[in-house]
Amino acid sequence: MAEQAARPCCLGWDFSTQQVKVVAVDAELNVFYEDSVNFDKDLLEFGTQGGVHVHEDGLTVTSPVLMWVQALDIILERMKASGFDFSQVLALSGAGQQHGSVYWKAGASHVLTSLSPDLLLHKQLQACFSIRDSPVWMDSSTTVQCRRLEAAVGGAQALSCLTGSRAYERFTGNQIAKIYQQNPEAYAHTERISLVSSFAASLFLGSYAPIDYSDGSGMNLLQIQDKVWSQVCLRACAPHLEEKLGSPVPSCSVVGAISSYFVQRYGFPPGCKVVAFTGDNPASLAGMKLEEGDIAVSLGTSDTLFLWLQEPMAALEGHIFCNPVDAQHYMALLCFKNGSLMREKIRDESASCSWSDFSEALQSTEMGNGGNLGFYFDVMEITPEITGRHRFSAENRQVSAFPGAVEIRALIEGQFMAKRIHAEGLGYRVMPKTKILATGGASHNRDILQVLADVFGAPVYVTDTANSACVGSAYRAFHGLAAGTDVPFSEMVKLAPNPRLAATPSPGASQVYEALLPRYAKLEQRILSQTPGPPE
Ligand SMILES: Nc1ncnc2c1ncn2[C@@H]1O[C@H](COP(=O)(O)OP(=O)(O)O)[C@@H](O)[C@H]1O
Ligand SMILES: O=C(CO)[C@@H](O)[C@H](O)COP(=O)(O)O
Repeated sequence: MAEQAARPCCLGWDFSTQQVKVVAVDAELNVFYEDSVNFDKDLLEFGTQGGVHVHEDGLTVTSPVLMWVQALDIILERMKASGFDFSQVLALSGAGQQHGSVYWKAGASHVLTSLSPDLLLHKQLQACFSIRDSPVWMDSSTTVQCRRLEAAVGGAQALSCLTGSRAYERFTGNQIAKIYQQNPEAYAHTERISLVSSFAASLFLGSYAPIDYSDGSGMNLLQIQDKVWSQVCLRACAPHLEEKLGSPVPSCSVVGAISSYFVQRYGFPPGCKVVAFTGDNPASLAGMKLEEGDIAVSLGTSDTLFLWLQEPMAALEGHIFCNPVDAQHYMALLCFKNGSLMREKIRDESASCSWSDFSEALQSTEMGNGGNLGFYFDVMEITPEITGRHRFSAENRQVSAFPGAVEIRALIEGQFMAKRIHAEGLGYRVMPKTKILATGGASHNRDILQVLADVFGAPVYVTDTANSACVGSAYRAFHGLAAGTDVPFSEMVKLAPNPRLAATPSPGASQVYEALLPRYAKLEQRILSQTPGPPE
Protein backbone atom coordinates (compact mmCIF):
# COMPACT_ATOMS: atom_id res chain seq x y z
CA MET A 1 0.00 0.00 0.00
CA ALA A 2 1.40 3.45 -0.88
CA GLU A 3 2.86 5.22 2.13
CA GLN A 4 -0.01 7.36 3.52
CA ALA A 5 0.87 11.02 4.08
CA ALA A 6 0.88 11.98 7.75
CA ARG A 7 -2.52 13.46 8.62
CA PRO A 8 -2.67 14.86 12.18
CA CYS A 9 -6.21 14.41 13.46
CA CYS A 10 -8.56 14.13 16.40
CA LEU A 11 -11.03 11.31 17.08
CA GLY A 12 -14.64 11.77 18.12
CA TRP A 13 -16.55 8.85 19.70
CA ASP A 14 -20.24 8.28 20.40
CA PHE A 15 -21.45 5.50 22.71
CA SER A 16 -25.11 5.86 21.75
CA THR A 17 -28.17 3.69 22.28
CA GLN A 18 -27.73 1.45 19.25
CA GLN A 19 -24.07 1.81 18.31
CA VAL A 20 -20.54 2.82 19.10
CA LYS A 21 -19.44 5.28 16.42
CA VAL A 22 -16.16 7.01 15.62
CA VAL A 23 -15.01 9.75 13.25
CA ALA A 24 -11.52 11.05 12.49
CA VAL A 25 -11.29 14.76 11.71
CA ASP A 26 -8.18 16.38 10.22
CA ALA A 27 -6.65 19.78 11.00
CA GLU A 28 -8.90 21.40 8.36
CA LEU A 29 -11.84 19.97 10.34
CA ASN A 30 -12.83 17.59 7.56
CA VAL A 31 -14.10 14.10 8.43
CA PHE A 32 -11.93 11.51 6.67
CA TYR A 33 -12.78 8.32 8.54
CA GLU A 34 -16.07 6.98 9.96
CA ASP A 35 -17.06 3.64 11.38
CA SER A 36 -19.67 2.18 13.68
CA VAL A 37 -20.56 -1.06 15.42
CA ASN A 38 -24.27 -1.82 15.72
CA PHE A 39 -25.06 -3.73 18.90
CA ASP A 40 -28.02 -5.71 17.53
CA LYS A 41 -26.23 -6.74 14.32
CA ASP A 42 -22.56 -7.03 15.33
CA LEU A 43 -22.89 -8.35 18.89
CA LEU A 44 -25.71 -10.88 18.54
CA GLU A 45 -24.64 -12.73 21.68
CA PHE A 46 -26.04 -9.93 23.85
CA GLY A 47 -29.52 -10.26 22.33
CA THR A 48 -30.44 -6.58 22.41
CA GLN A 49 -33.24 -4.93 20.44
CA GLY A 50 -32.49 -1.35 19.53
CA GLY A 51 -29.39 -1.70 21.69
CA VAL A 52 -31.32 -2.41 24.88
CA HIS A 53 -33.17 -5.02 26.92
CA VAL A 54 -36.74 -4.06 27.87
CA HIS A 55 -37.53 -6.05 31.01
CA GLU A 56 -40.77 -7.93 31.69
CA ASP A 57 -42.24 -5.06 33.73
CA GLY A 58 -42.17 -2.99 30.53
CA LEU A 59 -40.59 -0.13 32.47
CA THR A 60 -37.06 -1.27 33.30
CA VAL A 61 -34.63 -0.85 30.37
CA THR A 62 -30.95 -1.76 30.52
CA SER A 63 -27.92 -2.39 28.28
CA PRO A 64 -25.03 -4.76 29.05
CA VAL A 65 -21.98 -2.65 29.91
CA LEU A 66 -19.62 -5.30 28.53
CA MET A 67 -21.40 -5.00 25.16
CA TRP A 68 -20.25 -1.39 25.01
CA VAL A 69 -16.68 -2.46 25.89
CA GLN A 70 -16.67 -5.21 23.27
CA ALA A 71 -18.03 -2.83 20.62
CA LEU A 72 -15.05 -0.55 21.28
CA ASP A 73 -12.68 -3.51 20.89
CA ILE A 74 -14.26 -4.35 17.51
CA ILE A 75 -14.07 -0.83 16.16
CA LEU A 76 -10.43 -0.35 17.25
CA GLU A 77 -9.40 -3.71 15.76
CA ARG A 78 -11.15 -2.75 12.50
CA MET A 79 -9.32 0.59 12.42
CA LYS A 80 -6.02 -1.21 13.07
CA ALA A 81 -6.75 -3.76 10.32
CA SER A 82 -7.63 -0.94 7.91
CA GLY A 83 -4.20 0.59 8.46
CA PHE A 84 -5.48 3.64 10.30
CA ASP A 85 -2.46 5.63 11.50
CA PHE A 86 -3.13 6.05 15.22
CA SER A 87 0.21 7.83 15.66
CA GLN A 88 -1.43 10.92 14.10
CA VAL A 89 -4.12 11.23 16.78
CA LEU A 90 -3.38 14.40 18.73
CA ALA A 91 -6.42 14.20 21.01
CA LEU A 92 -9.75 12.45 21.38
CA SER A 93 -13.06 13.12 23.03
CA GLY A 94 -16.48 11.55 22.89
CA ALA A 95 -20.09 11.35 23.85
CA GLY A 96 -22.46 8.90 25.40
CA GLN A 97 -26.17 8.36 25.53
CA GLN A 98 -27.27 10.57 28.39
CA HIS A 99 -28.42 9.54 31.89
CA GLY A 100 -27.22 5.91 31.67
CA SER A 101 -24.98 4.78 34.52
CA VAL A 102 -22.06 2.39 34.97
CA TYR A 103 -21.15 0.81 38.33
CA TRP A 104 -17.43 -0.01 38.72
CA LYS A 105 -16.80 -2.75 41.29
CA ALA A 106 -14.30 -2.20 44.13
CA GLY A 107 -10.82 -2.88 42.76
CA ALA A 108 -11.69 -2.12 39.14
CA SER A 109 -9.44 0.94 39.14
CA HIS A 110 -6.38 -1.32 39.55
CA VAL A 111 -7.48 -3.36 36.51
CA LEU A 112 -7.99 -0.18 34.48
CA THR A 113 -4.51 1.10 35.27
CA SER A 114 -2.76 -2.19 34.48
CA LEU A 115 -4.38 -3.41 31.27
CA SER A 116 -2.27 -5.83 29.23
CA PRO A 117 -1.84 -4.65 25.60
CA ASP A 118 -1.85 -8.31 24.56
CA LEU A 119 -5.54 -8.73 25.38
CA LEU A 120 -8.79 -7.06 24.30
CA LEU A 121 -10.46 -4.74 26.78
CA HIS A 122 -13.58 -6.83 27.30
CA LYS A 123 -11.48 -9.87 28.19
CA GLN A 124 -9.86 -7.91 31.04
CA LEU A 125 -12.88 -6.01 32.35
CA GLN A 126 -15.23 -8.97 32.79
CA ALA A 127 -15.21 -8.74 36.60
CA CYS A 128 -15.05 -4.96 36.90
CA PHE A 129 -18.72 -4.08 37.15
CA SER A 130 -20.96 -4.53 40.21
CA ILE A 131 -24.01 -4.03 37.95
CA ARG A 132 -23.57 -5.77 34.58
CA ASP A 133 -26.82 -4.44 33.06
CA SER A 134 -26.64 -0.66 33.12
CA PRO A 135 -29.87 1.32 33.39
CA VAL A 136 -30.27 3.57 30.34
CA TRP A 137 -32.33 6.61 29.33
CA MET A 138 -35.30 4.52 28.10
CA ASP A 139 -35.95 3.27 31.64
CA SER A 140 -39.13 4.59 33.29
CA SER A 141 -39.18 2.41 36.44
CA THR A 142 -38.17 5.02 39.05
CA THR A 143 -41.32 7.09 39.59
CA VAL A 144 -41.25 6.38 43.32
CA GLN A 145 -37.66 7.62 43.55
CA CYS A 146 -38.60 10.72 41.53
CA ARG A 147 -41.36 11.73 43.92
CA ARG A 148 -39.09 11.18 46.94
CA LEU A 149 -36.37 13.35 45.43
CA GLU A 150 -38.79 16.16 44.63
CA ALA A 151 -40.21 15.98 48.16
CA ALA A 152 -36.70 16.19 49.61
CA VAL A 153 -35.96 19.50 47.87
CA GLY A 154 -39.39 21.12 48.22
CA GLY A 155 -41.15 20.02 45.07
CA ALA A 156 -40.81 19.64 41.31
CA GLN A 157 -40.31 23.33 40.56
CA ALA A 158 -37.64 23.63 43.27
CA LEU A 159 -35.77 20.66 41.81
CA SER A 160 -36.04 22.16 38.34
CA CYS A 161 -34.60 25.46 39.56
CA LEU A 162 -31.77 23.64 41.31
CA THR A 163 -30.80 20.95 38.78
CA GLY A 164 -32.36 22.10 35.51
CA SER A 165 -35.17 19.50 35.46
CA ARG A 166 -37.96 18.22 37.63
CA ALA A 167 -37.37 14.58 38.55
CA TYR A 168 -37.37 12.34 35.51
CA GLU A 169 -37.38 8.56 35.66
CA ARG A 170 -34.37 8.21 33.35
CA PHE A 171 -32.25 10.74 35.26
CA THR A 172 -29.25 9.15 36.92
CA GLY A 173 -29.85 10.20 40.53
CA ASN A 174 -33.19 8.39 40.57
CA GLN A 175 -31.64 5.34 38.92
CA ILE A 176 -28.88 5.23 41.54
CA ALA A 177 -31.51 5.54 44.29
CA LYS A 178 -33.35 2.52 42.88
CA ILE A 179 -30.17 0.43 42.77
CA TYR A 180 -29.26 1.41 46.33
CA GLN A 181 -32.74 0.45 47.54
CA GLN A 182 -33.14 -2.77 45.52
CA ASN A 183 -29.53 -4.03 45.37
CA PRO A 184 -27.74 -2.58 48.43
CA GLU A 185 -24.93 -5.18 48.24
CA ALA A 186 -24.05 -4.22 44.67
CA TYR A 187 -24.17 -0.56 45.66
CA ALA A 188 -21.86 -1.22 48.62
CA HIS A 189 -19.39 -3.01 46.33
CA THR A 190 -19.38 -0.08 43.87
CA GLU A 191 -16.31 2.16 44.13
CA ARG A 192 -17.21 4.49 41.25
CA ILE A 193 -20.34 5.44 39.36
CA SER A 194 -19.87 6.84 35.83
CA LEU A 195 -22.21 8.16 33.21
CA VAL A 196 -21.94 6.39 29.85
CA SER A 197 -19.85 9.35 28.68
CA SER A 198 -17.38 9.33 31.57
CA PHE A 199 -17.27 5.51 31.51
CA ALA A 200 -16.12 5.66 27.87
CA ALA A 201 -13.55 8.32 28.74
CA SER A 202 -12.28 6.09 31.58
CA LEU A 203 -11.53 3.30 29.09
CA PHE A 204 -9.25 5.60 27.10
CA LEU A 205 -7.79 7.23 30.20
CA GLY A 206 -6.97 3.99 32.01
CA SER A 207 -8.46 5.49 35.21
CA TYR A 208 -11.78 6.94 36.34
CA ALA A 209 -12.64 10.00 34.25
CA PRO A 210 -14.71 12.76 35.83
CA ILE A 211 -18.30 13.60 34.92
CA ASP A 212 -18.52 16.83 32.91
CA TYR A 213 -20.93 19.66 33.76
CA SER A 214 -23.08 19.26 30.67
CA ASP A 215 -23.84 15.53 30.90
CA GLY A 216 -23.85 15.85 34.68
CA SER A 217 -26.82 18.20 34.24
CA GLY A 218 -28.89 15.15 33.26
CA MET A 219 -28.72 13.49 36.69
CA ASN A 220 -31.02 15.57 38.95
CA LEU A 221 -27.89 15.88 41.14
CA LEU A 222 -25.87 18.84 39.82
CA GLN A 223 -26.63 22.44 40.76
CA ILE A 224 -26.46 23.82 37.24
CA GLN A 225 -25.67 27.40 38.22
CA ASP A 226 -23.00 26.70 40.86
CA LYS A 227 -21.86 23.58 39.01
CA VAL A 228 -21.42 21.53 42.17
CA TRP A 229 -23.25 18.47 43.40
CA SER A 230 -26.39 19.32 45.36
CA GLN A 231 -25.85 17.87 48.82
CA VAL A 232 -29.59 17.62 49.46
CA CYS A 233 -30.09 15.69 46.21
CA LEU A 234 -27.14 13.39 46.87
CA ARG A 235 -28.45 12.58 50.35
CA ALA A 236 -31.95 11.94 49.02
CA CYS A 237 -30.66 9.36 46.52
CA ALA A 238 -28.02 7.24 48.28
CA PRO A 239 -25.32 7.38 50.98
CA HIS A 240 -21.62 8.08 50.23
CA LEU A 241 -22.67 9.10 46.71
CA GLU A 242 -20.33 12.05 46.28
CA GLU A 243 -17.23 9.90 46.79
CA LYS A 244 -18.55 7.39 44.23
CA LEU A 245 -19.20 10.15 41.65
CA GLY A 246 -16.02 12.18 42.06
CA SER A 247 -16.02 15.92 41.35
CA PRO A 248 -17.59 17.24 38.14
CA VAL A 249 -15.40 19.20 35.71
CA PRO A 250 -15.92 21.79 32.95
CA SER A 251 -16.83 20.05 29.69
CA CYS A 252 -13.76 21.54 27.97
CA SER A 253 -11.35 19.94 30.46
CA VAL A 254 -8.36 17.89 29.35
CA VAL A 255 -8.72 14.99 31.80
CA GLY A 256 -5.35 13.39 31.03
CA ALA A 257 -3.25 11.53 28.46
CA ILE A 258 -4.30 8.30 26.79
CA SER A 259 -3.62 5.06 28.67
CA SER A 260 -0.45 3.14 27.79
CA TYR A 261 -2.72 0.27 26.76
CA PHE A 262 -3.71 2.19 23.61
CA VAL A 263 -0.15 3.38 22.97
CA GLN A 264 1.24 -0.16 23.06
CA ARG A 265 -1.65 -2.01 21.37
CA TYR A 266 -2.68 0.51 18.72
CA GLY A 267 0.17 2.98 18.39
CA PHE A 268 -1.49 6.12 19.77
CA PRO A 269 1.15 8.73 20.67
CA PRO A 270 1.84 8.82 24.45
CA GLY A 271 0.91 12.51 24.50
CA CYS A 272 -2.55 11.97 22.97
CA LYS A 273 -4.89 14.07 25.11
CA VAL A 274 -8.26 12.87 26.40
CA VAL A 275 -10.81 15.68 26.59
CA ALA A 276 -13.80 15.18 28.89
CA PHE A 277 -16.56 13.16 27.25
CA THR A 278 -20.10 14.56 27.44
CA GLY A 279 -23.69 13.68 26.56
CA ASP A 280 -24.59 12.89 22.96
CA ASN A 281 -26.96 15.82 22.64
CA PRO A 282 -24.48 18.38 24.05
CA ALA A 283 -21.86 16.90 21.71
CA SER A 284 -24.29 17.30 18.81
CA LEU A 285 -24.74 20.95 19.72
CA ALA A 286 -20.98 21.29 19.31
CA GLY A 287 -20.91 19.29 16.09
CA MET A 288 -23.65 21.33 14.39
CA LYS A 289 -22.11 24.67 15.39
CA LEU A 290 -25.50 25.55 16.84
CA GLU A 291 -26.00 29.27 17.33
CA GLU A 292 -28.48 31.22 19.44
CA GLY A 293 -31.85 31.40 17.67
CA ASP A 294 -31.36 28.13 15.78
CA ILE A 295 -33.27 24.99 16.72
CA ALA A 296 -31.60 21.58 16.56
CA VAL A 297 -33.65 18.44 15.96
CA SER A 298 -31.91 15.13 16.51
CA LEU A 299 -33.68 12.14 14.93
CA GLY A 300 -31.88 9.19 16.49
CA THR A 301 -33.10 6.40 18.71
CA SER A 302 -34.52 9.23 20.76
CA ASP A 303 -35.78 12.36 19.09
CA THR A 304 -34.65 15.55 20.75
CA LEU A 305 -35.17 19.24 20.13
CA PHE A 306 -32.57 21.52 21.66
CA LEU A 307 -31.37 25.08 21.50
CA TRP A 308 -28.77 27.47 22.94
CA LEU A 309 -29.80 29.44 26.03
CA GLN A 310 -27.96 32.31 27.69
CA GLU A 311 -29.80 31.93 30.98
CA PRO A 312 -31.51 28.89 32.56
CA MET A 313 -35.30 28.94 32.39
CA ALA A 314 -36.63 26.46 34.98
CA ALA A 315 -39.76 24.65 33.79
CA LEU A 316 -41.75 21.54 34.65
CA GLU A 317 -41.24 20.11 31.19
CA GLY A 318 -37.96 19.66 29.37
CA HIS A 319 -34.43 20.15 30.60
CA ILE A 320 -31.76 22.78 31.05
CA PHE A 321 -28.18 21.52 30.76
CA CYS A 322 -24.90 23.39 31.23
CA ASN A 323 -23.69 24.38 27.77
CA PRO A 324 -20.89 22.06 26.62
CA VAL A 325 -18.91 24.69 24.70
CA ASP A 326 -19.56 27.89 26.70
CA ALA A 327 -19.34 27.53 30.48
CA GLN A 328 -21.39 30.71 31.04
CA HIS A 329 -24.36 29.54 28.98
CA TYR A 330 -26.85 26.70 28.86
CA MET A 331 -28.83 24.52 26.47
CA ALA A 332 -32.53 23.62 26.60
CA LEU A 333 -33.69 20.19 25.52
CA LEU A 334 -36.92 18.29 24.99
CA CYS A 335 -36.67 14.51 24.63
CA PHE A 336 -39.12 12.23 22.84
CA LYS A 337 -38.66 8.51 23.48
CA ASN A 338 -40.79 7.28 20.54
CA GLY A 339 -38.33 8.33 17.85
CA SER A 340 -36.59 6.12 15.31
CA LEU A 341 -37.72 2.82 16.82
CA MET A 342 -41.35 4.01 16.46
CA ARG A 343 -40.68 5.09 12.87
CA GLU A 344 -39.11 1.68 12.15
CA LYS A 345 -42.23 -0.09 13.49
CA ILE A 346 -44.60 1.91 11.27
CA ARG A 347 -42.19 1.46 8.34
CA ASP A 348 -42.28 -2.31 8.86
CA GLU A 349 -46.09 -2.37 9.25
CA SER A 350 -47.07 0.11 6.54
CA ALA A 351 -44.11 0.33 4.12
CA SER A 352 -42.92 -3.27 3.79
CA CYS A 353 -39.84 -2.60 5.95
CA SER A 354 -38.57 -0.20 3.28
CA TRP A 355 -37.50 3.40 3.79
CA SER A 356 -38.02 4.06 0.07
CA ASP A 357 -41.63 2.86 0.34
CA PHE A 358 -41.92 5.01 3.46
CA SER A 359 -40.73 8.01 1.45
CA GLU A 360 -43.14 7.22 -1.38
CA ALA A 361 -45.98 7.28 1.13
CA LEU A 362 -44.95 10.74 2.30
CA GLN A 363 -44.66 11.93 -1.30
CA SER A 364 -48.11 10.53 -2.19
CA THR A 365 -49.98 12.19 0.68
CA GLU A 366 -50.81 15.86 1.08
CA MET A 367 -49.66 18.24 3.81
CA GLY A 368 -52.23 18.04 6.61
CA ASN A 369 -53.11 14.43 5.71
CA GLY A 370 -56.74 15.30 5.01
CA GLY A 371 -57.15 16.35 8.64
CA ASN A 372 -56.20 12.91 9.99
CA LEU A 373 -54.07 13.09 13.16
CA GLY A 374 -52.10 10.36 14.91
CA PHE A 375 -50.28 9.83 18.20
CA TYR A 376 -47.86 6.88 18.25
CA PHE A 377 -46.32 5.91 21.59
CA ASP A 378 -45.52 2.19 21.72
CA VAL A 379 -43.41 2.89 24.80
CA MET A 380 -44.29 5.35 27.58
CA GLU A 381 -43.48 8.73 26.06
CA ILE A 382 -41.41 11.29 27.94
CA THR A 383 -42.91 14.41 26.34
CA PRO A 384 -45.69 14.11 27.35
CA GLU A 385 -46.28 10.97 29.48
CA ILE A 386 -48.66 9.12 27.14
CA THR A 387 -48.62 5.54 25.88
CA GLY A 388 -50.48 3.74 23.06
CA ARG A 389 -51.59 4.62 19.54
CA HIS A 390 -54.42 7.13 19.06
CA ARG A 391 -55.87 8.09 15.65
CA PHE A 392 -58.43 10.80 14.86
CA SER A 393 -60.37 11.64 11.67
CA ALA A 394 -60.80 15.19 10.35
CA GLU A 395 -63.97 15.34 12.45
CA ASN A 396 -61.95 14.44 15.62
CA ARG A 397 -63.57 11.00 15.72
CA GLN A 398 -61.26 8.35 17.15
CA VAL A 399 -60.60 5.60 14.57
CA SER A 400 -58.79 2.28 14.95
CA ALA A 401 -56.71 2.39 11.76
CA PHE A 402 -55.55 4.51 8.84
CA PRO A 403 -54.62 3.36 5.33
CA GLY A 404 -50.85 2.72 5.10
CA ALA A 405 -49.76 6.00 3.52
CA VAL A 406 -52.04 8.04 5.80
CA GLU A 407 -50.60 6.19 8.82
CA ILE A 408 -47.05 7.09 7.78
CA ARG A 409 -47.81 10.75 7.28
CA ALA A 410 -49.84 10.88 10.52
CA LEU A 411 -46.83 9.49 12.39
CA ILE A 412 -44.31 11.97 10.99
CA GLU A 413 -46.59 15.04 11.09
CA GLY A 414 -47.59 14.11 14.64
CA GLN A 415 -43.99 13.71 15.81
CA PHE A 416 -43.03 17.12 14.45
CA MET A 417 -46.20 18.91 15.61
CA ALA A 418 -45.51 17.59 19.12
CA LYS A 419 -41.98 19.00 18.94
CA ARG A 420 -43.20 22.42 17.82
CA ILE A 421 -46.07 22.58 20.34
CA HIS A 422 -43.90 21.61 23.32
CA ALA A 423 -41.07 23.90 22.25
CA GLU A 424 -43.48 26.83 21.92
CA GLY A 425 -44.98 25.84 25.28
CA LEU A 426 -41.54 26.59 26.77
CA GLY A 427 -41.43 29.96 25.08
CA TYR A 428 -39.26 29.02 22.10
CA ARG A 429 -40.43 30.63 18.87
CA VAL A 430 -39.62 30.09 15.21
CA MET A 431 -38.43 33.51 14.06
CA PRO A 432 -37.92 34.72 10.47
CA LYS A 433 -34.22 33.87 10.59
CA THR A 434 -34.60 30.59 12.47
CA LYS A 435 -32.74 27.64 10.96
CA ILE A 436 -33.70 24.08 11.91
CA LEU A 437 -30.52 21.98 12.11
CA ALA A 438 -31.35 18.29 11.71
CA THR A 439 -29.10 15.41 12.71
CA GLY A 440 -29.33 11.73 13.65
CA GLY A 441 -29.99 8.69 11.50
CA ALA A 442 -33.38 9.80 10.20
CA SER A 443 -31.90 13.06 8.94
CA HIS A 444 -30.67 10.98 6.00
CA ASN A 445 -34.32 10.89 4.88
CA ARG A 446 -35.09 13.87 2.64
CA ASP A 447 -38.86 13.27 2.77
CA ILE A 448 -38.93 13.27 6.56
CA LEU A 449 -36.96 16.53 6.53
CA GLN A 450 -39.52 18.05 4.15
CA VAL A 451 -42.28 17.41 6.69
CA LEU A 452 -40.07 18.93 9.39
CA ALA A 453 -39.63 22.10 7.31
CA ASP A 454 -43.37 22.27 6.56
CA VAL A 455 -44.51 21.81 10.17
CA PHE A 456 -42.02 24.34 11.60
CA GLY A 457 -42.31 26.74 8.68
CA ALA A 458 -38.55 27.09 8.62
CA PRO A 459 -35.68 25.88 6.46
CA VAL A 460 -33.96 22.64 7.50
CA TYR A 461 -30.19 22.27 7.29
CA VAL A 462 -28.01 19.20 7.71
CA THR A 463 -24.29 18.65 8.12
CA ASP A 464 -22.32 16.21 5.95
CA THR A 465 -22.47 13.47 8.54
CA ALA A 466 -25.48 12.59 10.61
CA ASN A 467 -23.07 11.65 13.39
CA SER A 468 -22.95 15.16 14.83
CA ALA A 469 -22.17 13.82 18.31
CA CYS A 470 -18.99 12.21 16.99
CA VAL A 471 -18.03 15.27 14.96
CA GLY A 472 -18.75 17.57 17.89
CA SER A 473 -16.54 15.37 20.05
CA ALA A 474 -13.68 15.64 17.58
CA TYR A 475 -14.12 19.43 17.48
CA ARG A 476 -14.05 19.49 21.27
CA ALA A 477 -10.85 17.41 21.19
CA PHE A 478 -9.24 20.03 18.92
CA HIS A 479 -10.46 22.72 21.31
CA GLY A 480 -8.82 20.78 24.14
CA LEU A 481 -5.48 21.11 22.33
CA ALA A 482 -5.85 24.86 22.73
CA ALA A 483 -6.61 24.49 26.46
CA GLY A 484 -5.26 27.41 28.46
CA THR A 485 -5.15 29.76 25.46
CA ASP A 486 -8.73 31.04 25.99
CA VAL A 487 -9.52 30.50 22.31
CA PRO A 488 -13.34 30.24 22.29
CA PHE A 489 -14.85 27.09 20.79
CA SER A 490 -16.76 29.19 18.23
CA GLU A 491 -13.43 30.58 16.98
CA MET A 492 -11.92 27.12 16.77
CA VAL A 493 -14.73 25.71 14.61
CA LYS A 494 -15.01 28.70 12.25
CA LEU A 495 -13.33 26.71 9.46
CA ALA A 496 -15.55 23.67 9.95
CA PRO A 497 -18.04 22.93 7.17
CA ASN A 498 -21.28 24.84 7.61
CA PRO A 499 -24.65 23.06 7.56
CA ARG A 500 -26.21 22.89 4.07
CA LEU A 501 -29.84 23.53 3.12
CA ALA A 502 -31.84 20.29 2.86
CA ALA A 503 -35.49 21.39 2.79
CA THR A 504 -37.57 24.57 2.72
CA PRO A 505 -41.26 24.93 3.66
CA SER A 506 -43.67 24.04 0.84
CA PRO A 507 -46.01 26.80 -0.40
CA GLY A 508 -49.09 26.90 1.84
CA ALA A 509 -47.44 24.92 4.66
CA SER A 510 -47.98 27.61 7.31
CA GLN A 511 -51.73 27.80 6.60
CA VAL A 512 -52.08 24.02 6.83
CA TYR A 513 -50.22 23.61 10.12
CA GLU A 514 -51.45 26.82 11.79
CA ALA A 515 -54.85 25.12 11.52
CA LEU A 516 -53.71 21.66 12.59
CA LEU A 517 -51.43 22.54 15.51
CA PRO A 518 -54.19 23.73 17.90
CA ARG A 519 -56.23 20.60 17.06
CA TYR A 520 -53.23 18.39 17.77
CA ALA A 521 -52.62 20.18 21.10
CA LYS A 522 -56.26 19.76 22.20
CA LEU A 523 -56.33 16.08 21.25
CA GLU A 524 -53.05 15.51 23.09
CA GLN A 525 -54.64 17.03 26.21
CA ARG A 526 -57.69 14.79 25.72
CA ILE A 527 -55.49 11.69 25.55
CA LEU A 528 -53.47 12.86 28.57
CA SER A 529 -56.64 13.28 30.62
CA GLN A 530 -57.69 9.72 29.70
CA THR A 531 -54.23 8.14 30.22
CA PRO A 532 -53.21 7.02 33.73
CA GLY A 533 -49.81 8.53 34.63
CA PRO A 534 -46.79 6.30 35.29
CA PRO A 535 -47.21 4.01 38.32
CA GLU A 536 -46.41 5.82 41.62
N1 LIG B 1 -33.29 6.60 5.63
C1 LIG B 1 -33.73 6.61 6.88
N2 LIG B 1 -34.98 7.08 7.14
C2 LIG B 1 -35.43 7.12 8.41
N3 LIG B 1 -34.72 6.70 9.49
C3 LIG B 1 -33.47 6.22 9.25
C4 LIG B 1 -32.90 6.16 7.96
N4 LIG B 1 -31.64 5.63 8.09
C5 LIG B 1 -31.44 5.37 9.40
N5 LIG B 1 -32.54 5.72 10.09
C6 LIG B 1 -32.76 5.56 11.54
O1 LIG B 1 -31.64 6.05 12.26
C7 LIG B 1 -31.62 5.37 13.50
C8 LIG B 1 -30.23 5.44 14.10
O2 LIG B 1 -29.96 6.80 14.28
P1 LIG B 1 -28.68 7.23 15.16
O3 LIG B 1 -28.71 8.70 15.27
O4 LIG B 1 -27.47 6.58 14.62
O5 LIG B 1 -29.08 6.53 16.52
P2 LIG B 1 -28.32 6.57 17.94
O6 LIG B 1 -27.27 7.62 17.85
O7 LIG B 1 -29.43 6.89 18.90
O8 LIG B 1 -27.80 5.17 18.13
C9 LIG B 1 -32.06 3.95 13.20
O9 LIG B 1 -32.82 3.42 14.30
C10 LIG B 1 -32.89 4.09 11.94
O10 LIG B 1 -34.25 3.79 12.16
O1 LIG C 1 -32.46 10.95 27.14
C1 LIG C 1 -31.97 11.55 26.21
C2 LIG C 1 -31.73 13.02 26.33
O2 LIG C 1 -32.25 13.54 27.54
C3 LIG C 1 -31.62 10.83 24.94
O3 LIG C 1 -31.43 11.72 23.86
C4 LIG C 1 -30.37 9.99 25.14
O4 LIG C 1 -29.24 10.87 25.22
C5 LIG C 1 -30.22 8.95 24.04
O5 LIG C 1 -29.63 9.47 22.94
P1 LIG C 1 -29.65 8.73 21.49
O6 LIG C 1 -29.05 7.36 21.64
O7 LIG C 1 -31.06 8.68 21.04
O8 LIG C 1 -28.82 9.60 20.61
